[in-house]
Amino acid sequence: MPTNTRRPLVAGNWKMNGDKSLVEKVQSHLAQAELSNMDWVICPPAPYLGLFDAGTKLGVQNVSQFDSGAHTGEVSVSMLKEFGCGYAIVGHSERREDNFESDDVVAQKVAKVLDAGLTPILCVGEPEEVREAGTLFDYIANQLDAVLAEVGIAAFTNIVLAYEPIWAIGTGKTASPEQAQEVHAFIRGHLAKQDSNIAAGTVILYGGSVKGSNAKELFSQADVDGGLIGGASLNPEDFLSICLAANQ
Ligand SMILES: O=C(CO)COP(=O)(O)O
Repeated sequence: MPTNTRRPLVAGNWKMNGDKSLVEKVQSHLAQAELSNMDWVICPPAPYLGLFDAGTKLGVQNVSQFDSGAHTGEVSVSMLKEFGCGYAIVGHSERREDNFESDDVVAQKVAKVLDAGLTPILCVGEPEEVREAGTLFDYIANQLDAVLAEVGIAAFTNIVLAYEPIWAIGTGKTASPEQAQEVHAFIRGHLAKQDSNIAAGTVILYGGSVKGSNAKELFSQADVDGGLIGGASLNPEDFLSICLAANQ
């Protein structure tokens, strides 16, 4: 783990997977482990939030940008708070794509989550063609700038970032540790242009085909502060070994 004050975090994004029995399995696995040097959080589908033991750190995979009202199918931050949710993933590429969430909507959601006192896990990341075209850094900067314009740099003391290259999500094609580090360093540098102290303290997770077998190498990079885990978070043994890699 990098030698800095950033506390490692591993977040499990179950996406639209899992069932009630997985809630039990994941909790019992993690309860056995000594994980005093890192935090972990589970982001299950919303209906399962109420099934976790009190004290389990929970997050949601999406939240409405509105407070309440005629928004069929949406869930508000205040509802999530009632279920003990401390984190909300915002701007995951699957929501940007499947639900046409623009950078502006993502920024509004970040603001709403912050206003309610929850921690947004703000996802950024490029499709493969952007990387191939050589415009990767502009693409990531634009995603960050939309949120910076909405909430300002000071809010980044309460935001967790996740770099998730779209070509690495669910594909088994993990970014190499060097590729991850290069983008994480860019993200930190981009924030540092506005406030170097805040940038130095911002937790930046890597997501995209992280497994127990590759977590240690990824997390050993200077600017990689943990992971946002999809498929492997559905396997309690694998998720635990990723948490152990972050705990070192
Ligand atoms: O999208 C992700 C987490 O949000 C990453 O998913 P995978 O770990 O399945 O590649």
